Amino acid sequence: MLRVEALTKRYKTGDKALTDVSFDVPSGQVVGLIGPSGAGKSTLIRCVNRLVEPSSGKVFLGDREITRVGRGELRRVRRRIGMIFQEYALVERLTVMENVLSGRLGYVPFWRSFLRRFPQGDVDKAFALLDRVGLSDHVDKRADALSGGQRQRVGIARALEQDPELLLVDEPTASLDPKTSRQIMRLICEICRERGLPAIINIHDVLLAKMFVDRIVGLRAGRIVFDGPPDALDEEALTAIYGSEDWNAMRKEADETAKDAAEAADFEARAQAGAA
Ligand SMILES: Nc1ncnc2c1ncn2[C@@H]1O[C@H](COP(=O)(O)OP(=O)(O)OP(=O)(O)O)[C@@H](O)[C@H]1O
Repeated sequence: MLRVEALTKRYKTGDKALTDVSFDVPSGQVVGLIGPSGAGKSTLIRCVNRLVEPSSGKVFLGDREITRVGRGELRRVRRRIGMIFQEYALVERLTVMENVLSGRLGYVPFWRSFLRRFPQGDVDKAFALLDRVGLSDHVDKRADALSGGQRQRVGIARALEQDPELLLVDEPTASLDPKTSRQIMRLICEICRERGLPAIINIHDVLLAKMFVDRIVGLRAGRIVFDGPPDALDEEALTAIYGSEDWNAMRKEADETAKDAAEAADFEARAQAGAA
């Protein structure tokens, strides 16, 4: 369980990126973090793993206060926070298996990782995870031979290989096509529920978030202006988050995407009927 209490961040430039942000994420719950550009989403995620030092407030993972630990302990705490990135952050010339095993680097002694000798238990776990994310046939492939969706599956398996207590996910589908995006979101959310993992997903695509996450937190100008189930994210809530102009532009874009998808499906159906 993650607990964020009255988190405030003011950058040295004077920009106040977060103001008095508080929320809990219980085990197994996936929170979609939404909000316009500059709302503070990345700052919030970075304050949780302390890549950015909060100006005030507290973050707890279980009963450990992340915001209080010293350097050595911080390294240990970070091992238990799995990160999944927009651009996957894989080592391109290494195999799928090696990329997944790199999730153990914080745990194994340097010489073992240097010689690429991981304990059998770590290797067994990596095989099981690769099976879970649907990549058992690609274990020995190099990362640079994979599609975007497959790369993100490796990213998911690598984060899980760390035995995380929390997942922080930054725009996991921003580089993927709509169908693959849905598959990846479904996979992340299913795995979190299976393992009782709390997760925060920073996500631009509101419709995609609504489809899969358990709860939505909406930020605007560094403050939480919405916190509730996806069904409660109505027009009023979206206007509170994005302002009326922004939301109307987004809705127009979503309508056009839906129209494109319907036209493509129609075209495909007609092509198939013609071929039959
Ligand atoms: N390193 C920094 N130094 C100074 N100000 C910063 C820094 N990083 C972010 N900010 C400011 O903090 C505010 C929140 O930025 P943040 O990147 O957290 O927003 P965001 O919601 O993640 O935006 P986006 O969706 O565009 O990534 C913005 O006003 C931004 O200009």
